[in-house]
Amino acid sequence: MSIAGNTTAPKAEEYGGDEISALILDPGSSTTRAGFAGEDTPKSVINTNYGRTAKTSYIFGDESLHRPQPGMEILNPMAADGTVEDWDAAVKLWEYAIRSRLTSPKQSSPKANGLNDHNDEANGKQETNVDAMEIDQEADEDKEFGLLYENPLLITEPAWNTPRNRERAIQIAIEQWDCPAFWIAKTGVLAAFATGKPTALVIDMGARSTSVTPVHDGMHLKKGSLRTSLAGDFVSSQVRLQFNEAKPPITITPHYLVSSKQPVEAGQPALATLRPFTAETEPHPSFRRLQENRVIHEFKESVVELWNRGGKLLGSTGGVPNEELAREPIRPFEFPDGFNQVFGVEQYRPVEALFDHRAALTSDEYPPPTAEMTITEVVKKSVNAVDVDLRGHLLSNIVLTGASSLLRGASDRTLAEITSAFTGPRVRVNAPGNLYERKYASWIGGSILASLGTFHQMWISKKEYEESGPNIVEKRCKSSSSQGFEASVQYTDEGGFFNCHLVVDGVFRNGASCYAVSITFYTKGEKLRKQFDSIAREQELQGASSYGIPN
Ligand SMILES: Nc1ncnc2c1ncn2[C@@H]1O[C@H](COP(=O)(O)OP(=O)(O)OP(=O)(O)O)[C@@H](O)[C@H]1O
Repeated sequence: MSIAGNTTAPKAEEYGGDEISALILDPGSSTTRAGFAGEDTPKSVINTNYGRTAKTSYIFGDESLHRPQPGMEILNPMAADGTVEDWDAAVKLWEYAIRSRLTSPKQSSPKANGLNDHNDEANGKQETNVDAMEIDQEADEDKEFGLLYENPLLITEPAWNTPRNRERAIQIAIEQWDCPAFWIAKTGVLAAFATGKPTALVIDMGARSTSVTPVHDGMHLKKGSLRTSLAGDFVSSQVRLQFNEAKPPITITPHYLVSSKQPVEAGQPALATLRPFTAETEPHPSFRRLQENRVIHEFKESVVELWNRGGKLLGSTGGVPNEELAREPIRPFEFPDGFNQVFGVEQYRPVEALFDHRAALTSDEYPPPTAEMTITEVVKKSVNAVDVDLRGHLLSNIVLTGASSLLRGASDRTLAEITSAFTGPRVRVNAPGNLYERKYASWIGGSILASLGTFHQMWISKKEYEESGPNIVEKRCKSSSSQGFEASVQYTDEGGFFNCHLVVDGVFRNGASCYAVSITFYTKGEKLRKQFDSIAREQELQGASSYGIPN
């Protein structure tokens, strides 16, 4: 991995030293993952949705979130593209994710320690104490210590994150949480890193976005980094529409509404007793929707599958014949109220539009997707946006991650689609077999990266932040590098020779020309550092490639 973007290495005491583990925070729109560098999986995986009632502003954690409370509304701090929209809520959620499952820098009340979540007897109270944490009271204590005063923080971001958001993140980490050091890294790059591939095309199928990120030598190629909203939430909406269009329509009665049920034959109406709610006790409609989505999620896990018997489900001549579909295996599914049914072609329909927009079910609420939004088209556009020499390499190193890639048949269908879209190069899809590696690839990449000894020189220390301000994050954690390279050179200064290291970052290749936007010299000895911004050095750099400048 290139270390482009670095200046001088912070001293051990500036980033907390080798004994202190960095904290890795990977915020997604469905779940928020947090844990310590060097560990295999995030210890803290928290639902990103949160609840709000007239009495409590923030209700976090699955246990409380799924318990109906009068007027409880469900909100999410992330925007439709997976970047942070509501910073106040996001920060409270992240603090909860860190405090509730991870070691606190100070002894906190067992009530506020998520490790005791299920120990109601010992706590002597319901779990509400934990989930609706008394954040304001804790915040006062944090003013004294800082939430992460010992731990450097590595936070992940989507490729399309804005500079303003990145600055906000470092501000929160250093000013609010008192972190000794900070770094922000692209989810795609980290996922490639987790699978040990410095060069890869990462397809991350999440909840609100499927992103495609070309990664070369550990750096994301901005031009080819794209997203589509055809992801897990889209599939959930397709399942919902399919239930609505069934004859008779299938009504989802979520678990919290069912007080008892009796077994019924497949396809027969449910025989369930429902819990009564009045206008005073009823939660907000968004609560019911969240609970319905949980049922849909179970349906996606156990029934939905991508069509993998050749071609598209609909086909150009009207689709796979009914007789052929009738031979396909069927899958049963029981709803929380006991209604149950077997599903044949309905297994394939709600997910087909990920690759074939014509297959989408639509309504006023869910307008039809366009052809350009399908995963195949986004991959094509991404690959065609990068240097022609690199395309084959990327296609033979496709990494499939994100929890929605766990949809049955997702990796086979992805392989088939991309293979037919690119006839020349060999296409290979690497989808980690381990569930956690698939779901938490970006977090795991961050965990590996931040525990490498060589990464220590990357941290932006608190001291550097205080000297330069929040926009140091733009200078150091480059948001748009296409190809960086580095070399050791001799630099002459006032008659003497110094061995120093040259890092060229942000080299944009345009045919045979190269343009450098930033060059930094640095040594580990005496202070010797010069930075030139926005200079074009076509002559010197022509023909240079990674590590291509001779010593
Ligand atoms: N086993 C599974 N089968 C099918 N879908 C699944 C499975 N597990 C999780 N999902 C779906 O994956 C989505 C969540 O994916 P993921 O956790 O990667 O998203 P995220 O990173 O939080 O969100 P985003 O990438 O949009 O910011 C949800 O839509 C969920 O229903």
